[in-house]
Amino acid sequence: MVTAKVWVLKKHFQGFPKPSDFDLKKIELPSLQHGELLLESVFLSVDPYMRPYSQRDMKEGDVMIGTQVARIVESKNPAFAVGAFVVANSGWRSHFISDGKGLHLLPSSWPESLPKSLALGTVGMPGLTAYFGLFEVCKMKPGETVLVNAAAGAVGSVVGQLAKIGGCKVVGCAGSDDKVAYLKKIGFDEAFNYKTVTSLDEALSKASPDGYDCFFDNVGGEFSSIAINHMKKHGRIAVCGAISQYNDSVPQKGPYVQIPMIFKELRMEGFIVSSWNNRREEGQKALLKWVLEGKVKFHEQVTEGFENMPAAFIGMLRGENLGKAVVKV
Ligand SMILES: NC(=O)C1=CN([C@@H]2O[C@H](COP(=O)(O)OP(=O)(O)OC[C@H]3O[C@@H](n4cnc5c(N)ncnc54)[C@H](OP(=O)(O)O)[C@@H]3O)[C@@H](O)[C@H]2O)C=CC1
Ligand SMILES: CCCCC/C=C\CC(=O)/C=C/C=C/C=C\[C@@H](O)CCCC(=O)O
Repeated sequence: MVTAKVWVLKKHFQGFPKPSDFDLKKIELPSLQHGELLLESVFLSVDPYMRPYSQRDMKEGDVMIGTQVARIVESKNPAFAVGAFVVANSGWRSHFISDGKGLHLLPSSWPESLPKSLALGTVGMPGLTAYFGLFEVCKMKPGETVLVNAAAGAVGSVVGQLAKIGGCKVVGCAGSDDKVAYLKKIGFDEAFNYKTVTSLDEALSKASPDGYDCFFDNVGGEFSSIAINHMKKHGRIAVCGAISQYNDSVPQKGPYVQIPMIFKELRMEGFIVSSWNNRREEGQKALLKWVLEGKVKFHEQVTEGFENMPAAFIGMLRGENLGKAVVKV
């Protein structure tokens, strides 16, 4: 019998999640039935979506939602060999049993030299978000100017680099000087610390006096209400996330955006990366190629230890991560 450790949502979050909102439990796993496999989590992802989705999809006592890279340790399923690695969507668990449904084997072309945790970040859901958000929602064109916020994060850092590959000028913002330095290191044309600029308006004008053709919005709130006024005519806004709102007990009331939307004839489109699940392989193949060619750099914020999952999650929401936040078991 294998004893699994799991993190459950003890209490729904009020504002920023607190360690006391979580409970660490142990579950005895049964022996495998025909067609089942036993897996151990090797890396687990902590993502912003978990904060709003927990409110929408979970009840107190549920195992926290999330994805992991897991190794197959026992198999009674001929499609999955012991020792293989998969991306699973099984929540905050150290070990779990699966019938194979919803498991994604890591591409066979995955080189040993590349951390498998990238399957949770640059070459996984966040990277795919950048890929499809830019190519299918922003529909960026060479020579255009792209703005991205939370730019030093899992999604934003890929957005900026893909936009450079696409021949665009790229402006990014992040919440620390170290993150701004990282953005310039990975090729952003302009980058600023939104927490320390005296005026966001001036910072956006200075970074691109002619304005922006594409705005890849990860943050929402006040930033977006200001940034929309810097869009060029016929600009496109990809509404990817609104992390400035997730931890607010009372949602902020932002100023109306309809006026610039009309005068500038803007297109603003929300999207969820799962809408392109049928093109996951295409995106992963392209991202893996760019990473191996060195055209897309990556940085991971690795927290050691399953017991530190809540801390890693809260830290990411508070901006303590540079690049993709993952937990190494
Ligand atoms: N639509 C979709 O399918 C998907 C949407 N998303 C969304 O993309 C966004 C980025 O996700 P991801 O890259 O995984 O996360 P990140 O790795 O970027 O981590 C979150 C970052 O958000 C920034 N942040 C936190 N609070 C605020 C705030 N109040 N104002 C401004 N910035 C803040 C912090 O960076 P900083 O130092 O810059 O403040 C923090 O590091 C999120 O909104 C997420 O919900 C992600 C995946 C899929
Ligand atoms: C309930 C209000 C939601 C407001 C918007 C919140 C978040 C946007 C966001 O971050 C969306 C994330 C989408 C993630 C998609 C897939 C994951 O659920 C699991 C990924 C599993 C995988 O395929 O690797």
